[in-house]
Amino acid sequence: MAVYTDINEVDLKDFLSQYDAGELLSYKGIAEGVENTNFLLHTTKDPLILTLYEKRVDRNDLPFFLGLMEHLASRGLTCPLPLPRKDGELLGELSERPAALISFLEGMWLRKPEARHCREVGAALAAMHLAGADFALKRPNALSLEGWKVLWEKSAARADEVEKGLEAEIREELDFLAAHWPKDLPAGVIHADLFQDNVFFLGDTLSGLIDFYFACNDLLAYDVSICLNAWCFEKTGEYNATKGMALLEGYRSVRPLSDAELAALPILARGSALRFFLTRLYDWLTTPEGALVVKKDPLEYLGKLRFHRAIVSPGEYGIEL
Ligand SMILES: Nc1ncnc2c1ncn2[C@@H]1O[C@H](COP(=O)(O)OP(=O)(O)O)[C@@H](O)[C@H]1O
Ligand SMILES: N[C@@H](CCOP(=O)(O)O)C(=O)O
Repeated sequence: MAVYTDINEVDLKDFLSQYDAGELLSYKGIAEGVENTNFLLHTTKDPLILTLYEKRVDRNDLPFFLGLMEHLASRGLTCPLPLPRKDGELLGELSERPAALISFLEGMWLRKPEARHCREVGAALAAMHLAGADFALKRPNALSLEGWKVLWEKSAARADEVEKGLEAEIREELDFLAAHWPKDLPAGVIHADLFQDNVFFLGDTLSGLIDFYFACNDLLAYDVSICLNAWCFEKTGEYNATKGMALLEGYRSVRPLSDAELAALPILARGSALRFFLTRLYDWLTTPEGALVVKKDPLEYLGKLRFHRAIVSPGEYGIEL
């Protein structure tokens, strides 16, 4: 459960009075999510999501995230739209946390997506990449090679508690990725966390993307690799090439992938698997028992990393080369 910060109706009404959001009818905490505290608000106007930004979000990044949502929505992408305050600011403060109101998006996220859903996700990711091309603000990816090293140094000493031999394996992996990471591929604004819980569907139709709080500037094909990892493996750990093919076809139907991007997919997928392995490992080792958040399994991503390490040709992802 991710409600890290509590609020009360008196402070909330005061906060809402700074917006043209109607009168508060009710609010409730949202259990899902990992990073921030979210509440669903019902008012005399439209329903809204109230997000309180927690300690892992740098306040200086908030104009990028909120500005990006505004920008993408203005380019026709369905994503939450931040509601400006009466003074025009997108960001306020509640319970001593930076806070924003964003529009409520209808839909649900899929626990058991099929290949046709993966196709839609691929197409939506490519549409986001195109829509973000002229976004003026920049945010380097804090969770790329340098950030991975920093995270790893915080967990390395205890890694073998999770699996014997892990310390040496991950050290070698980091060295390999640092030596071979691609540099000259097309870059732009990426979502960087487009997992199932961040994509809403109404029936079988994709209805919108949420949670832009890891968005940044990085290689576009790296974002594709994040989606391959998040959407195209079965719970048993096997890669599903039919889903992979569908996701990549969906993407390429909107934005073609160059030969160089396709050739780089195995290494990018190793990097993105490592990225989620490292954040999960850190949380696994540091989140106190009883904390109101569901810890995600780092070993799921270790398995994916090992799968990509064994890939000989990107054709194995289900791509028609
Ligand atoms: N704009 C929105 N519309 C509808 N539901 C939302 C919206 N934003 C967040 N949610 C709900 O809140 C949950 C957590 O949001 P998310 O942004 O993923 O949090 P976190 O950044 O903490 O992971 C989502 O799974 C969804 O149920
Ligand atoms: N998607 C990440 C964790 C971040 O969670 P989210 O709720 O912000 O999508 C993972 O699975 O490790």
